[in-house]
Amino acid sequence: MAQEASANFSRVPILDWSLLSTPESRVKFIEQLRHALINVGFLYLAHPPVAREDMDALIQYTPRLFDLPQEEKESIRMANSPHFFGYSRLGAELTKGKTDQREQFDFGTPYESQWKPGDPEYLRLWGPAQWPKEELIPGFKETYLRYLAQVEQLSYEFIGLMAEAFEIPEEALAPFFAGRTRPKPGILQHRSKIVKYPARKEGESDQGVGPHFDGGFLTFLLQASDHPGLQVQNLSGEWIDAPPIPGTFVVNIGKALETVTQGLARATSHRVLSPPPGSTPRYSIPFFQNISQDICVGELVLDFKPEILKLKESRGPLGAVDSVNYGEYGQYPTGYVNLIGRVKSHPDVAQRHYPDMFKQLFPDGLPAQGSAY
Ligand SMILES: O=C(O)CCC(=O)C(=O)O
Ligand SMILES: [Fe+2]
Repeated sequence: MAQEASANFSRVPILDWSLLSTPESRVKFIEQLRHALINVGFLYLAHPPVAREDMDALIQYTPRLFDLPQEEKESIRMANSPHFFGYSRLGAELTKGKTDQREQFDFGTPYESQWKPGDPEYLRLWGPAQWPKEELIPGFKETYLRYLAQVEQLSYEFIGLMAEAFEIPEEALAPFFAGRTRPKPGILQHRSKIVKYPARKEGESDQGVGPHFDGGFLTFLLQASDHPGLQVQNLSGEWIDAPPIPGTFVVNIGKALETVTQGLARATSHRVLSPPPGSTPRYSIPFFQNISQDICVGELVLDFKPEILKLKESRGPLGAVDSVNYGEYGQYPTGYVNLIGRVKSHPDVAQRHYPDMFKQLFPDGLPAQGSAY
């Protein structure tokens, strides 16, 4: 049917935040948002409410971070951290059991750990990040934290706009954010990382990161170099390019948000292909919006008007998708689901800090590849 064909996509739509400045253009933004959330699960956000100078400064810092001396990078390696923050060398991470060709630093928004022995283990996932020494990369931490504070606020505003697009009150989302629609900084912890995808070597794997869904609610990705490589799987299962557009974020939906919206907001499978041989590296900086750790999203699924839910039908039959992760959101607290994701991606870190869970998920011990150290 014509309608089914038109819901599929061959490019990721671009939404302009400045449309929110007048009531008429706001209506247009909300309509475009509704379409993107339901049918695509990905969008570019142009003119976002984040200072362009902070975005650009962070992009400038990115290669310098990877050029730090190897001992400095290793001194903040992820294996030090029960919160899975810190440095992972190239080839340290697994997606769908296969090695990703990327080097990265995982950071988070500021958070003081509340965990004490006897509490559920997953509460230990949130805690302080590891930062490189200030004198080696002056101003980096301050710039990144200023950037993260703005993206965190944007992430809550964006959830408010989603509520508008789906015609539910924004307050319906408060239980996911510790009871507030716009929680204060420090109440929740969101993750962000800085990633380098080196050029593929002739004849080697081009898996920058394998096909996956993101967890949590929303991801805001800053593409920090001009390399293509990010691809998104459309409704019929084809891979569509999402190349960098300067000054924009790529926004996509995590599995937890898909679950609580009854699938109205789509979590879309995506991957990154490494740059071709001889190229300079690709860099990216994703921000992952989290929700309260003890929430079991399967018990808090939102209600929608039947005419809104019906909009899912415009997607038509869905093609096969290559991603399978984060299917556990319906059953367990989100913190536990996130811990499963971390353990599978970084088994060596898990072996050290979460030995019981490690044994459950890797009964035969550490896989040959894929150790952060
Ligand atoms: O680097 C990118 O462009 C995307 C990375 C990604 O999808 C992820 O880390 O979840
Ligand atoms: Fe992702």
